[in-house]
Amino acid sequence: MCGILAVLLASQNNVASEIAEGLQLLQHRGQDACGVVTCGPKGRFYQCKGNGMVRDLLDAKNLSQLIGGMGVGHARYPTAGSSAQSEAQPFYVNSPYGLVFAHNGNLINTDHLRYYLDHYAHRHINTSSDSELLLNLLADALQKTGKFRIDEDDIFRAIREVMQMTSGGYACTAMIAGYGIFGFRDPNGIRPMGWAKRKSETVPGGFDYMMASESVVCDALGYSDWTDIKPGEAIIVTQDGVKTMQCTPARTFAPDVFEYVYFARPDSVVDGISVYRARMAMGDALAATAKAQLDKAGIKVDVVIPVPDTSRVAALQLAQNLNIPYREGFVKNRYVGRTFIMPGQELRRKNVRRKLNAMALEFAGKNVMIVDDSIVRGTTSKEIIVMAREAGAKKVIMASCAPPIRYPCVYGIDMPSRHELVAHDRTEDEIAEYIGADHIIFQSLDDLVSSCQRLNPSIERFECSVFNGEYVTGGVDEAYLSHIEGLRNDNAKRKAGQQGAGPALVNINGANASNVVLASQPLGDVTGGGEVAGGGDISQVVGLSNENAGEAKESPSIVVGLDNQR
Ligand SMILES: O=P(O)(O)OC[C@H]1O[C@H](OP(=O)(O)OP(=O)(O)O)[C@H](O)[C@@H]1O
Ligand SMILES: NC(=O)CC[C@H](N)C(=O)O
Ligand SMILES: [Mg+2]
Repeated sequence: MCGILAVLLASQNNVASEIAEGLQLLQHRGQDACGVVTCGPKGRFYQCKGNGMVRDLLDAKNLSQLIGGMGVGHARYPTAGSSAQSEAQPFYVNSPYGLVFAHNGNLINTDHLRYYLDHYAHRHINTSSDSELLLNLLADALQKTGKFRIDEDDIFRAIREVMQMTSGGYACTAMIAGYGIFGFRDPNGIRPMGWAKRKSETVPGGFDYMMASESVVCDALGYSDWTDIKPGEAIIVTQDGVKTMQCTPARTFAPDVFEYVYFARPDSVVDGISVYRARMAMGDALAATAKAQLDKAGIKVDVVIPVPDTSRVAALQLAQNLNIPYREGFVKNRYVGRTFIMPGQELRRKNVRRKLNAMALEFAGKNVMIVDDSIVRGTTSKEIIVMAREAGAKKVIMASCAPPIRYPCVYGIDMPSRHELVAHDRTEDEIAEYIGADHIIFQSLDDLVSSCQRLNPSIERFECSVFNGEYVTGGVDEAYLSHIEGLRNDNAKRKAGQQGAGPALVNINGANASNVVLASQPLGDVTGGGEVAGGGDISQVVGLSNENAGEAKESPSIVVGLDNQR
């Protein structure tokens, strides 16, 4: 569930630090890698990306080298391929026109796309990232125009072709050298994205434009008029203004309900629904279920305790509804990020302990109801229930604002393996036993959906496949689920990560201008932005990165290259 962002400034002043600030606001969507690519006045791209958090990688020194008034940013949480530095985004291809691309989501027909790109488009794919496929499909579709210079219609047509070929969840931002930025959203609108504008401070009558995964970026950076991009819609922003186009007929609009449960920031409004209000409604609904179940079981709860951070909003609401004291019994270390999106079970487990500390005073001798937004692998609940008992809790009742998660996510949340899901093949009692709770209470799916839907009744369906196994795009069958399970279980990911981390691959991946090339040295003057460069960029970058293999492993990449479109 990555964070994506693109900004174009009327002033054409350097935009990199604003993009980095925006990425900080989207950090909760991806902690593994991040990157920014800007486009300078001569149409050259300047790039800094690699593994790490935004504040560490995109520091003032690196940002100062990224020149230009438009750019694209990405914060990555891998859901395909590996965590290797080479798969950090934005991705870049030189041909045609110089394209930069950032993707949130996950494609489900990657085998087919890979075959097409190899056999028909003859495009070299150098990583196992689905986003690289998407970028190359787009490049192929643009290439087919055969034009020296393209216009909006060509771009919209190319996006339509991409939408017709791909299946899955995707929201994307992109940039063409010397031309502008653009974005699009999958025909079911599974992944979120919107755009906004701001009066330029320096250009009279001019506007700055941004597009991003969540509206929090718009608010915090002083933009207004946030507009959600519709399913199947695309937007192009140039210095001449904004154009939007419904590229393909919208299918069933089905935003992912998990954005409201966990992923999005509470201060964002996603597809017209305040995430904060949705979580409040989840707390209200869960309170009614909890009351019925507690009365039936004859359990009296003394205190409601949230699992920080995400469940706080709902837990407070639940406590108020039940008229039970709400206490922050777990204190969160603010310097530890989200644990669910960390790679590897051992790391996630250790980090729950590092992140949360139980205050004995709030637990000792009490029947506590611990509220979380969701229970996925059970990593968090298992650990915190041990902590609650160590702190002296008498009875521990676990309550989840989401229903049991029994099916893998294939659209951009990294839970591809059924066997890693605590609720898979377990009854509610068995889940309680596994995590060590005396009693467990789950929200019903109907209540979860209506908590969101009543805030925007025009949305008729939400993508709820992790709860009910109904995949909105179709094309997800047992064979597919077994296939991705084999590819992306924790063990497989560990192996892929190890392979992807080696210097040989990193150097080769430099060919996609992906990473670890020299800082601040031009790759060479490649003129003729509209010409097809074929494989020329590859040897160029491999040469450079071979020479610098030592630094390559450590440093983020800063690439300067390619001529302008105009
Ligand atoms: O059952 P699990 O596999 O442990 O996953 C669920 C937990 O992970 C998330 O917390 P996380 O620490 O990622 O983020 P938060 O601080 O925003 O709550 C989520 O809020 C649950 O607490
Ligand atoms: N979480 C995401 O949106 C991931 C995007 C893409 N599938 C990747 O793995 O890089
Ligand atoms: Mg949590």
